[in-house]
Amino acid sequence: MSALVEFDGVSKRYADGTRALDELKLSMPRAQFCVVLGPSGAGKSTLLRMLNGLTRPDEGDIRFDGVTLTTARLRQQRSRIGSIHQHYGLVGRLSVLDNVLCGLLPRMGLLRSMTGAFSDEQRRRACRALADAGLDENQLYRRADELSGGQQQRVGIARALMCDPQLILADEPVASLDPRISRDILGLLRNTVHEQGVAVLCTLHQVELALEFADRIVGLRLGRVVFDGVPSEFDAAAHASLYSALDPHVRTDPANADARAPLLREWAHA
Ligand SMILES: Nc1ncnc2c1ncn2[C@@H]1O[C@H](COP(=O)(O)OP(=O)(O)OP(=O)(O)O)[C@@H](O)[C@H]1O
Repeated sequence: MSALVEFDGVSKRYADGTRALDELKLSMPRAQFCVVLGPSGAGKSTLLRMLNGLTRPDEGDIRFDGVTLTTARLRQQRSRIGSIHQHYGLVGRLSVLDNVLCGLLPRMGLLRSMTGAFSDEQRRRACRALADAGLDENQLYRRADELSGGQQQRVGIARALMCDPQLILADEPVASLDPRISRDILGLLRNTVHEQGVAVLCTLHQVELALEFADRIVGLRLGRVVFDGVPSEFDAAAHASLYSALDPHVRTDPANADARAPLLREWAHA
């Protein structure tokens, strides 16, 4: 079976000359929780933005499910690629249920999406997606902007799953959440990968969370892959290849009681 996502020699230079991706090669299978680490400016967001069409490559080929992504195809693929965001991206004045139903819009015709005519079955599905994301029915009709950050991210995940995506892009999904809620959200994403077979491509700044939750870590620096392996292979040398001349944005959690924490603390304070 072909890879789900392939970047083949992809480069991106922004108008001001910044080279964000440099002949990047990366292949991602189905049903994998892949975390992209790297210092600020490494190209992580640019990589994800290429897959939802917000940025186009200057050179190279991006294939999704074996087919090259062109601008025209991106529109067709949109319903197969869900996204969740650091600031959740919900419509604050809409109810939780309506926000989740919005996840169906890429698959609906323009007229139906404009009239907002959702069937009973679609509403039932949205309720199931919310329950799977850990929200109970008392939350259904609350305004989205009344929820806590962690609850809002659960709504974001339920919304992303409404189209049965093959891939979810998660750009710093826990950057606005405290460590305990971050772990809940990453655990939910990991279960989604392993129970529903959805691939998740996720950027993080917290190395310790990548080590705890990822199936695979891809390390980016200056738009190139400098590490690609399972968390147990992410050793001090791999860390240094990403973060030497330590970047102030690298965050580790000194409170983490994980066995790797002493080493991480050493790196963080080097
Ligand atoms: N629209 C843009 N115009 C010019 N340069 C840009 C633009 N977007 C990103 N860049 C630059 O491209 C490089 C990669 O940016 P990108 O946002 O992909 O990095 P990142 O790894 O996601 O960083 P961070 O962790 O800080 O979000 C950076 O040098 C950034 O300043």
